[in-house]
Amino acid sequence: MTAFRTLDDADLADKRVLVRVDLNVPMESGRVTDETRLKAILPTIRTITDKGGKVVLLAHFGRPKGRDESQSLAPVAKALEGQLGRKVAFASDCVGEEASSAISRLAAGEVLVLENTRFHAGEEKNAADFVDALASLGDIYVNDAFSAAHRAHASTEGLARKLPAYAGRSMESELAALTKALEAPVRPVLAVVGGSKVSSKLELLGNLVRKVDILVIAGGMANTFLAALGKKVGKSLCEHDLADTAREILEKAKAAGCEIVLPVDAVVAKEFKANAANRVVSVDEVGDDEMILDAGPETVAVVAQKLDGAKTVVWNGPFGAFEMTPFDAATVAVARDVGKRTRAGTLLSVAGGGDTVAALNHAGVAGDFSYVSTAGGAFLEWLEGKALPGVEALRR
Ligand SMILES: Nc1ncnc2c1ncn2[C@@H]1O[C@H](COP(=O)(O)OP(=O)(O)OP(=O)(O)O)[C@@H](O)[C@H]1O
Ligand SMILES: O=C(O)[C@H](O)COP(=O)(O)O
Repeated sequence: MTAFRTLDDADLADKRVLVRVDLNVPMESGRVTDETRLKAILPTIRTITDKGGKVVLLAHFGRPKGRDESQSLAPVAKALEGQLGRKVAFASDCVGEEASSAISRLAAGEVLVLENTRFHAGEEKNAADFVDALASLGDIYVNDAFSAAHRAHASTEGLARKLPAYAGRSMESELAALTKALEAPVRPVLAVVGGSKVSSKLELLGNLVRKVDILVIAGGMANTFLAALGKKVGKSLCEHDLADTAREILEKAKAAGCEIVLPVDAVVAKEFKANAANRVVSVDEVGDDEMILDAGPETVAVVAQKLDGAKTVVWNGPFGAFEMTPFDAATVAVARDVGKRTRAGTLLSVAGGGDTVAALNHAGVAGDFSYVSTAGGAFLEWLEGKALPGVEALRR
């Protein structure tokens, strides 16, 4: 018996099925730029529609503080329609009259996306009245968002305790694949943690250094460490108030025997835009009016040298602002290097995260990795050995 009830255990015919999915996809100018997370949820949607259920999708997008039309899920619902090859309805609220009347118009086998759950403060607070409002809209709850399962929010945790709850297909396969690949990883294990979600991922590095042998800190995350070590990072993305936490992590790494690798050089620019005038400098030479937008070639060479000694790689977060040329160079170079080593059979590689997967697709190597997860923060917390609230709430 599996640890979770799955769609195979559910009677779905004519039921209103509230499905928590992750529609937090990379977007540019109102257009979805990477559809991996949309593709991942198709098996769950199709299973429910094939069994005559009514699919009501719940998801967040970005980190809005209250209602904010620039973070609407409407364009994502349109992109999902393209992937699914059938009509996807949209309701401009996820609770109340707007949502319930849209659901009442659904026939068996139809699909509806409800507006961004984070437009309501009750979502992130996991507030009982908001959970009740969501629960009143459905008969059954399915969680197919492994990548949001580290959040104890109303739509990821509260609802699972209120309605009969099941794991979706993507949730099931993510847990099975990550367990298979990383339960007993071949050492040395090298982790790369980069990207921009510095405050929400920084603290978990303190635990991660006990699980891995080498930790490469990259992207915006690295700037906070460089600043904590007294380097000038100019206008770079950096959380200066987390300097003490960064220094504590370096101490924990030392105690655990985990080697920390930080950038030695950087590509800096004065403007945050594609093809902005830029220069490669040592991390000691960043100007006050400049920002670090990528790691430099020497850093890429250092990472390659560390990869020579690694048997397993886990990766979340790009080395730079890879959406803008030429600041994609380090991410693309390391991605191709890891892909090549994986193909050659010298490395097992697991990568995850909305933008990380987009970066691997951009580099043309996602298919070369041993496993690519939709999850970033959730993947790292799972790797730390933490119980994920959204997963725990689904246990039988
Ligand atoms: N030096 C930098 N300055 C500014 N932005 C950066 C820098 N390095 C990386 N980024 C940005 O980091 C973002 C990705 O970070 P993030 O932590 O969200 O990764 P992710 O793979 O999406 O993980 P998750 O799924 O947890 O969100 C990209 O949009 C990229 O442009
Ligand atoms: O992109 C992600 O990692 C998930 O959608 C979670 O988003 P969050 O970090 O804003 O909770």
